[in-house]
Amino acid sequence: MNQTIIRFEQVVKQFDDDAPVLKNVSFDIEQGKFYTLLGPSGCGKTTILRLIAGFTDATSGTIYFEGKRINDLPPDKRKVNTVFQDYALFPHMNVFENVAFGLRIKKLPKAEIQQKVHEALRMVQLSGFEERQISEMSGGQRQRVAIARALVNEPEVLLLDEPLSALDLKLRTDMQYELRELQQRLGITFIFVTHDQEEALALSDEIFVMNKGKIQQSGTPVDIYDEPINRFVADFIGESNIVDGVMIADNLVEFVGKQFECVDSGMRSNEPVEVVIRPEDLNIGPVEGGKLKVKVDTQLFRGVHYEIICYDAEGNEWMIHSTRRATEGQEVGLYFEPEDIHVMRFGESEEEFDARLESYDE
Ligand SMILES: Nc1ncnc2c1ncn2[C@@H]1O[C@H](COP(=O)(O)OP(=O)(O)OP(=O)(O)O)[C@@H](O)[C@H]1O
Repeated sequence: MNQTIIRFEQVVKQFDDDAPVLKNVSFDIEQGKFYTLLGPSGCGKTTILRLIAGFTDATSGTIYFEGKRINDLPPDKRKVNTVFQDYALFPHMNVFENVAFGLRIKKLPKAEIQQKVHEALRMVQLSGFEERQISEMSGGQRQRVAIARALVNEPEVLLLDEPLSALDLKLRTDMQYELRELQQRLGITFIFVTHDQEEALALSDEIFVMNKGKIQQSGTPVDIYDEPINRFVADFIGESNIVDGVMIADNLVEFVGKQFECVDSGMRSNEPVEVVIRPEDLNIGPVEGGKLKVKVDTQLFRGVHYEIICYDAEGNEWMIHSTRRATEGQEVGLYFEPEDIHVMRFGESEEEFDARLESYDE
C-alpha cells in the first residue's frame, strides 16, 4: 500500500456565521496517485484544495502532511503547488519568465533558475518555447506553462482546480491524456477538481464524490460507478434508473410489485431501499420472458446506441441503452440479471456500506 501523504481528520470550514461549507470531512490521500474531487458547484471542492495549499484555515479539525500537523504552516512552506482554473499566467512575460517567477522571488542563483526552468519545461514538452509570449500560445500550451510553473517548485502534491474547463472538447480530451500520462511519468500525487463526471472517471485512481460539504463516497472509478452508495452518487455518476423497493430477505428485493433475485444482503427484512439499474444493463425483448412489462415512450439515436425511454405500470421511467431499435408505443419486456440490480440503503454511511460489500465476498 502507498504511503499516506495528506490526511484530513474531522475538518470543518465555516465562513462567518454561514452554514459550514465543509462538515467533518475526513480522508487519506496516498502518495503517487491521481485523486479527483468531483461534485456540483459550491459543494466545497476548491475549499479542500485551499486548505491543503494553506490559503485558508480550517475552523476545526486537523490536516496532516506526511504525518505532521500543518494547520498553521504557511503556504510557502508546504510541498504543494496549485494550477488554477484561469492559469493565472502573466501575459506580459514570456514563457521562461512565467515559469521562473517564483524562483526569482525566492532569490535562487541564476544558473539554478535556468536549470530548473528548462527541466520543468522539458517535463511538459515545451522545450524551445522559452522566448514565446503567452499571447502567442494556444490554450493547451498555456495550460502546460501553468503546470510547468507549478512543477518548477518540485512539489510532492500538485493541486489542479478545474484546469481543463476553459478548453474546447477536443483539446480537453487531449489534455486529459496528457495529464494522466504526466502524473504517471512523474509519480507525484495529483489532486484534481472537476464537476465533470466523465473526466473524473477517465483520469482518476481514486474519486471523492462530494455534495453539500461532505464526501458522499470515495473509491476507484469502477467501484463508484458499479456500486453507488446513494441516490446522489448514482445520479451524479452516469445515467441511472432509480426506483423505490423493499428488501424482502438476503438476495431478494421487491420493486414495481414483483420480487427479484439480487446479490445484495445484510439488511433488515422488509427494509425500504432504493434500487438502481444502469441503462446499459437493461435489454428489451418480448413481454413473455421479460422481468418487467414496460411501454416504449420515446427513443433517441445516440450514435453508439439508442436511448429508449419506457414506463412501467406504476409510472416509473426506465432508460435503456440498446443497440436495437424499439417501436414507440409498443409493450416490451425488460431483461436484466441479478447482478445488475444495485440496492442502496437509505442513510447508509460509507463505512457501513464498505463493511456490507466486504461481507458479500465472505
Ligand atoms: N471566502 C468565502 N467567504 C464566504 N463563503 C465562501 C468563501 N469561499 C467559498 N465560499 C462558499 O463556500 C462554498 C463552497 O465553495 P467552493 O469554492 O469550495 O465550492 P466548489 O465545489 O469548488 O464549487 P465550484 O465548482 O463552483 O468552484 C460555496 O457556497 C461558496 O459560496
